[in-house]
Amino acid sequence: MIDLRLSESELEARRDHLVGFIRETAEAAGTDQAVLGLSGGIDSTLTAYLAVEALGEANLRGLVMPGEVSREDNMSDAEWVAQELGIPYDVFEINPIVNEFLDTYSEAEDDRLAVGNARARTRAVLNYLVANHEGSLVLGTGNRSEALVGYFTKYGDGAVDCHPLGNLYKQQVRQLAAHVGVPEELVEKPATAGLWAGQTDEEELGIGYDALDAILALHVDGPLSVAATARELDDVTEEQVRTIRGMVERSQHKRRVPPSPDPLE
Ligand SMILES: Nc1ncnc2c1ncn2[C@@H]1O[C@H](COP(=O)(O)OP(=O)(O)OC[C@H]2O[C@@H]([n+]3cccc(C(=O)O)c3)[C@H](O)[C@@H]2O)[C@@H](O)[C@H]1O
Ligand SMILES: Nc1ncnc2c1ncn2[C@@H]1O[C@H](COP(=O)(O)OP(=O)(O)OP(=O)(O)O)[C@@H](O)[C@H]1O
Ligand SMILES: [Mg+2]
Repeated sequence: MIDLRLSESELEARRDHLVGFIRETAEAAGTDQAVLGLSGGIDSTLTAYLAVEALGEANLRGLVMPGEVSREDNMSDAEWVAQELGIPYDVFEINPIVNEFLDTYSEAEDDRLAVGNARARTRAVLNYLVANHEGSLVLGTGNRSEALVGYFTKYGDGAVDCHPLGNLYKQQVRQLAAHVGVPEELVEKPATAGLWAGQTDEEELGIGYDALDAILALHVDGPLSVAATARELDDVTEEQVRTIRGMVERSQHKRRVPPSPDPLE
């Protein structure tokens, strides 16, 4: 089994690197302010911890955006993160906004995925409303595992100005979070997109993050063939490696600028 764990010195180097990345990205955009959605999950929690180191607590704004299916414990964890870090934050209820969309186009109201994605896109609109008004950047929270398999909503949680965690696999996000002092119960909490009741990443993806990360590291980012990857990983089949590879290929459109036709000859 490939070991993706980072040593203490590697974690410290990553921390410095990502803090520097946030600071330089803001500077290059002519600001020292940023906003991000706080969900109580580990990706937004770690991003907030790093952003406070980069910009200072007064320059970061958290948006806690409960919807109809948000779990109360996650929303109270999100508020705890803002309070613990001492960052200003707002609580914006998205339900009335999403309901307006569904009143306008009621055909979609029983479509779990379409409604869930509308929740993520509503949060993106609110992030940019604040960013435009305050002259701040929208910090993304996506990690490499989600980005590669396309496990995010296009123009929803994917609609951001930078991805500080974009080169960390999910298990490395948890490791770095523990390293910077995020409490263990937040580090260990199961990942959920929170787009519909009971949703968890690992159930929807059909694979655990440790196995997913290993397949991505060996086969997608690394040089091993499908067969060699399955041989290397206990409990991973060739079929699973092909499934993940298919997800990576089918989601390419989410990682690219939308195409336009070439100019006429
Ligand atoms: N080949 C192609 N070239 C260009 N565009 C293409 C395309 N195929 C689809 N599309 C477009 O993309 C749309 C589908 O993409 P999208 O709207 O994103 O929808 P989709 O990928 O179907 O759903 C989003 C997935 O991400 C998960 N998610 C969302 C948010 C947060 C998290 C989390 O981890 O917290 C996870 C969610 O649970 C779900 O599994 C299509 O409706 C179409 O407009
Ligand atoms: N209820 C919410 N309030 C504010 N922001 C949210 C909410 N739900 C999702 N988001 C935003 O969407 C991002 C993507 O969600 P995602 O679930 O991938 O990350 P996470 O919740 O931080 O971590 P995890 O994947 O472990 O649940 C979040 O990091 C956060 O910025
Ligand atoms: Mg989440």
